[in-house]
Amino acid sequence: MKAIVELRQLTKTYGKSRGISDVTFAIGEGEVFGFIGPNGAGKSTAIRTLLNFVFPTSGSASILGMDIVKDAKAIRRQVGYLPSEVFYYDDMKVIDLLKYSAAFYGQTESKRIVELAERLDLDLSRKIEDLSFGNRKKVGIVQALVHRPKLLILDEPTGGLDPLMQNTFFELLAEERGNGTTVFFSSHILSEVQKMCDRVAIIKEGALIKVESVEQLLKNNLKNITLTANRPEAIGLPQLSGIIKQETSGSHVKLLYGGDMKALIQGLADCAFTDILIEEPSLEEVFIHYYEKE
Ligand SMILES: Nc1ncnc2c1ncn2[C@@H]1O[C@H](COP(=O)(O)OP(=O)(O)OP(=O)(O)O)[C@@H](O)[C@H]1O
Repeated sequence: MKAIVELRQLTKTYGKSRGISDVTFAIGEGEVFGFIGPNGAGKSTAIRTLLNFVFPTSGSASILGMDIVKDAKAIRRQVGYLPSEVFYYDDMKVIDLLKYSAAFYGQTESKRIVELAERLDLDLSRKIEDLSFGNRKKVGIVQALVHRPKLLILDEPTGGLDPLMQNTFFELLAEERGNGTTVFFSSHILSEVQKMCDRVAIIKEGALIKVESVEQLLKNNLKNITLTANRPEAIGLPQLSGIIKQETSGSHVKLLYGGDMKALIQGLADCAFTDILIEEPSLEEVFIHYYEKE
């Protein structure tokens, strides 16, 4: 697998404050790769370091085979980047701003701008200062996609977009992926990561704790078990090491189980329940499990 993005022990500290520490992973060509972690975990720091907005403290990284520090200019011309917060010259019209940035990438015709703006329901004739946060985000999305980059780096891309627009945005991403574009996007919204990504990196307090395919993360043997009982307090659950979490609500006892299934079924045989439901946990539950464990 050809690596489009490669981080090697990448570290960035801000004085005494930690940003990211010793982060190593690679993203292959054509992958949609998610970067997940809660606020302050280090996602933006990693992205800003990769695009050379801040210098790495130690370690190195490359994008499209080029060094992120030495070749920063060339990299920026080939990458589509959507920052988590977009700032513009307020006085400009949307179309002028977009033409200006397309020209930076060597694009002189506005066909693609018009197409993308139509898809996103973005009024090109408005002034930037009159746009809502969500509409500014749309300007950022058009900017990131306008030159059909080989790599898209998106920092919390859906913030500010309403659910309909989020759908349109994900349709656009799927089309880009269909054209072979590699996508690296950070998010703390796990349902969108689950829907879009092939693999994810989970970051916690600046350090990488897991890089895994979404499929594998969901298959890691964790199950949600819901038992229905007339008297849940008297259900008589066995002591099993695989029971990670247990909570009772109404007539249900809910378990997060990560052990041998046969041991669970045997253990439950004598319990006083009337129904059982066994389900795959969501990525959110798997994620919380990792966060609590590591
Ligand atoms: N310019 C800066 N100066 C000092 N510390 C910073 C700076 N930028 C980020 N940090 C610190 O680095 C750590 C990682 O922050 P970062 O913004 O990268 O996290 P994040 O995962 O992107 O979070 P969010 O989802 O809130 O954007 C935090 O502890 C933050 O306080």
